[in-house]
Amino acid sequence: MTGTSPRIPASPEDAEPLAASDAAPLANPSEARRFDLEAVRKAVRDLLIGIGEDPDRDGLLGTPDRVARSYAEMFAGMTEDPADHLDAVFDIGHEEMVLARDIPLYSMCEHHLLPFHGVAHVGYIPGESGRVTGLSKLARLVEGFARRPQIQERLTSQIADALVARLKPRGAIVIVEAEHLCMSMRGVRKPGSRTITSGVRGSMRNAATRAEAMSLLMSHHS
Ligand SMILES: Nc1nc2c(ncn2[C@@H]2O[C@H](COP(=O)(O)OP(=O)(O)OP(=O)(O)O)[C@@H](O)[C@H]2O)c(=O)[nH]1
Ligand SMILES: [Zn+2]
Repeated sequence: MTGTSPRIPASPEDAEPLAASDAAPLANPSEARRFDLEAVRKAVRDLLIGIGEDPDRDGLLGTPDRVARSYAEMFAGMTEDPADHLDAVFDIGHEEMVLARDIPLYSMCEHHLLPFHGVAHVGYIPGESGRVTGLSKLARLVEGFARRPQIQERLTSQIADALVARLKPRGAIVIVEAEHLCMSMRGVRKPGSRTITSGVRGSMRNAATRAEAMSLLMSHHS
């Protein structure tokens, strides 16, 4: 990522309390899904034939299996409910903002199955009990939702909604900055263009609170 400041798109100024209804049901909850390695191997072999390659030439012999195994890793979020990582909570009575900045992010655009990558910033203000989660769990949450066929907007709101549902915070903010390879290496071919999406919930929608979060996020960019 280059060093320009993240900009947060405008969001409603009204600071409503964080009601339970703010916690939209999670899309893609953890239904038992199975990754079918053999089906993917076969599809990759067919893909190679489709582009005019010979899947039986030396260099490609192991490719369907390699791609299938790498897809199993890149789409590992399909077979979990990432919100479960937030079950590791500690009631430490901390009621101020917690912000994890620059969490590296790799996902796959669901339109082209090409990567988009960048960083996520995830923050929340603990609820009345001062309930916090382990810092690594915020990164695991991001990773779980990223490792699926995604669009950036849904990725952003799924992370925010999971925080709301599981931590019951007073507020939550998620900002994702990413470059989409479908816009860089093909199509409109605009390498370096980054897309910034935000999900702001509860008291984070309050202008002063959001300004505090943004100034913490931007301090390293100056
Ligand atoms: N909103 C949103 N759009 C995305 C995301 N990832 C890819 N896209 C866009 O999805 C759109 C798909 O457009 P289509 O016209 O159906 O596909 P296409 O012909 O391949 O489009 P081009 O990419 O413009 O060549 C493109 O505009 C992509 O830039 C994302 O995370 N969020
Ligand atoms: Zn795309």
